[in-house]
Amino acid sequence: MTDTAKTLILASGSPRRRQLLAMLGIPFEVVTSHVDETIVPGTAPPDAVKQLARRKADAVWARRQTPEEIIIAADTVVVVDGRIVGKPSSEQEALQTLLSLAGKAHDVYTGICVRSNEHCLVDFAHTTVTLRAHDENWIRWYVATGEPLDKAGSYAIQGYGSLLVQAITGDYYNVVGLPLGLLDELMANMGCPLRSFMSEPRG
Ligand SMILES: Cc1cn([C@H]2C[C@H](O)[C@@H](COP(=O)(O)OP(=O)(O)OP(=O)(O)O)O2)c(=O)[nH]c1=O
Repeated sequence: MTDTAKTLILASGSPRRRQLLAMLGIPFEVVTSHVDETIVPGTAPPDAVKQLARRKADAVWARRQTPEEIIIAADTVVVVDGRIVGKPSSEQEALQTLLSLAGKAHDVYTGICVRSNEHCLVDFAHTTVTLRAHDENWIRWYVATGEPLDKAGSYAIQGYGSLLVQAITGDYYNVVGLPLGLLDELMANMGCPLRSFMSEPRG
């Protein structure tokens, strides 16, 4: 039951978001936003991720080809000790971030914005992740794999970073960068749940 009238656009350069949406077998196009991800200091994390998701969606919406497009954008941050941590700018910063996360709980927030001609819905998901107390040698090895470098909080729960995880409360897909259940809820509120884009049920 494909909704042929609408085209889904994922406003993201993140390979993880692409993989998660592709996992559902939904047809979509990718248009990257390239927005400035600076946030006013002191912004609360839920507001920060919602603002950034909206900024990404707006940038791609401004370049839309037809009024039938639905734009999906997201932004993920890690919050530790009250500090918002995005993607590291260097191996040194990744090392420092991972040392600050080791052996304790932190919060992961993803904001989602869904825009169509008629609607603009924004919401966020929150997950708490507790990391194991790996020592500095392990963390240095992990940074040297290169995996942390384009990830918020300098780890990938879906990769080697899985070895860091002790506990998780909340949506796993939120940590990977796209909370699919929340996305479906927003799409349903717009009258086009994700299943309306699926061509046929899979076994
Ligand atoms: C915490 C965590 C983050 N991430 C990733 C998801 C996002 O790609 C990235 C957070 O950075 P974002 O700025 O949210 O996204 P992005 O710059 O990669 O892509 P775009 O702005 O074009 O949408 O961190 C993981 O892949 N695994 C994890 O465990």
